[in-house]
Amino acid sequence: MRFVKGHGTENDFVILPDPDGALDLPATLVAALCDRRAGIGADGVLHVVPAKLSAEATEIRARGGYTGDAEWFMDYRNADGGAVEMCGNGLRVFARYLVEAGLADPGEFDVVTRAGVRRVRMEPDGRVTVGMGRPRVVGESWATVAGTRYPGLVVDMGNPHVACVTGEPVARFDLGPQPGFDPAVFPTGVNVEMINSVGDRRVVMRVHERGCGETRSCGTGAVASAVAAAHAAGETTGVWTVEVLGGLLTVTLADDTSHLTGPAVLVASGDYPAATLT
Ligand SMILES: N[C@@H](CCC[C@H](N)C(=O)O)C(=O)O
Repeated sequence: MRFVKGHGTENDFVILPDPDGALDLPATLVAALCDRRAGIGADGVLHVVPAKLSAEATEIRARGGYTGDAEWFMDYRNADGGAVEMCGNGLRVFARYLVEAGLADPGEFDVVTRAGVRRVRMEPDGRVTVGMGRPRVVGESWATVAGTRYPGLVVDMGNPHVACVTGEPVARFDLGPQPGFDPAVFPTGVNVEMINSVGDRRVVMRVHERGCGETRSCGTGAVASAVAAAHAAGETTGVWTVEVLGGLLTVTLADDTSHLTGPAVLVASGDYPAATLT
C-alpha cells in the first residue's frame, strides 16, 4: 500500500492515495499505520479519494451536506481509527499532497470533508490557507487537568472543542492523560485546548486531541483557541497568532467565517507492506 507522510506544524499524517476508491480502511489498520513504534507513526490518516467514488461523500451530498463540484473527499481518521468530521491541519497537508501529486492546480480549490466543503488556497510564500467556516460558540463547559477543573468555551468547528483560557502557564500542563470533560455536553468526546493569552492577539495553545492524545498542533483547535481568547477580550474578529508546540499558525476571524494559515509539508513516501496488514 502506497503512502506519503506529511505534517502541518508537526501535526502529522499518513496520506493514503486511493484514486480508484478501492481502499478498505478498517479502524484496526488506521491504528496500526499510526502506531509510533510498530507502524509509520502519525496523529491521523488522510484517505485521499475522489468524491464521486466515495460512498460516504455521495451520502453526505445526498443529505445536503455539500453542493458543487469539489473533486476530492478528505476521509480523515484519528490515530485510534475513528472517522471524524474535520481536521484543519490535515486539510492543509491534504491540499499540499494534491498539488504536489499533480491532482489539483496550485491556486484555490474545494475539498469535501464530513463537515462540508472547505476551500483551500496555496499561498505564494508556501503556506496553505483553509477556509474553516463559521466557528459556532455553543456555550460554556469545563475540562479537568491533573485534578483541577478549568472553565472553557464550547466551540463547534465541525468537530467539538472546549477551549480553556487560563492564567496558569500552559507549558506546565501534562496533556498526555485524557482530560476530564462533561459527557453530557460532549457525548462523542472532545478536543481540549489550554490557552494563555500572551500579547496583542497572540496565544500559546496546548491540546489533547480526541482519538489521538496530546499533539503538537491542531488546526481546528487553533481556531477555537483564537475564538476563546477573542471572546475573553470582548472581540469577535481579527488576526490571531497561535503558538503551538510545532510552530506558528495564523487565524483570521471574520464575522461569519474563519481562516487558518500555516505550513504544510510532505516529508516521505513509501510502501506499507501487505504482510503487516492486520
Ligand atoms: N488535528 C486536527 C483535528 C483532528 C480531529 C480531532 N482529533 C477530532 O477528533 O475532532 C486539526 O488540525 O484540526
